[in-house]
Amino acid sequence: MTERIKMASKGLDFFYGDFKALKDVSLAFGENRVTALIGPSGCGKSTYLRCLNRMNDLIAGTRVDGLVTLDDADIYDSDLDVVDLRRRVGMVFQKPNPFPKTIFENVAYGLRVNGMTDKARIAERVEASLRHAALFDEVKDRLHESALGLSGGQQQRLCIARALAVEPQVLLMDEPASALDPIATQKIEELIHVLKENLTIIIVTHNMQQAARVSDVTAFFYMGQLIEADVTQTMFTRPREKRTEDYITGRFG
Ligand SMILES: Nc1ncnc2c1ncn2[C@@H]1O[C@H](COP(=O)(O)OP(=O)(O)OP(=O)(O)O)[C@@H](O)[C@H]1O
Repeated sequence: MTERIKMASKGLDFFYGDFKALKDVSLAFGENRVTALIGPSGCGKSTYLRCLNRMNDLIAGTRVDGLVTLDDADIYDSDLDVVDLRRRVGMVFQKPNPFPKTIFENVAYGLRVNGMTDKARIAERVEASLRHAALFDEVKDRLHESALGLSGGQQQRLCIARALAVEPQVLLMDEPASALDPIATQKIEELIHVLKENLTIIIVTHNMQQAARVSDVTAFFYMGQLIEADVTQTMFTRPREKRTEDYITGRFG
């Protein structure tokens, strides 16, 4: 059975000024798959992730060459609505970054930005998103209290709920559990398993066990290049490239 490709990059180069941070990266993401991006610090994982929803556009002096597609359409097309792209390709960052607003308003925010005004519909979507992010039961009695009063793990699940509220098709996660304790990390990993039923997920992680646990496919980056990508189990047992093997067995990184 051939799987459907949800997103892909072809020959992607990325520059910060004169510095070429990504070199000719071609990678495809199967729909409803979790892909882990791994590699040593500074190899370009976060830069690559940010190319997938044009977050790098916000950094002055940067340039992209090559192609990135979502459902076969070029996301760098000059006619493309970037706000709509970021609705379809959501993002969760390393450090939980809730807005200094109530729990409810954090999740409602994106809905309002996208033009939803009906109060009942907003409340319905907020609850559904919090449930989807496995947070609702913990916060249902304090929806109108500040999000900053939540634990780090709860804040991260709130950020996931905020991303889910606008019904993305792809979720980019940049080391979403690296600031969390083991129990909060486990909750995020369990959540990833559930979310992939409806989403295509691309996750940057430094944690090899986490990559092995959560992902279907793993891609290894080194100095701005994609060295190899394969089914996670194969990558962790029989990688083709020596550099991949050295990295996953902890010989460098
Ligand atoms: N805003 C920026 N301006 C200039 N260079 C940058 C910028 N952001 C990243 N870089 C450089 O681009 C390269 C790739 O960085 P990137 O953050 O994508 O790597 P990474 O693999 O995600 O690293 P880490 O695992 O440490 O987060 C590095 O050499 C980094 O110094």
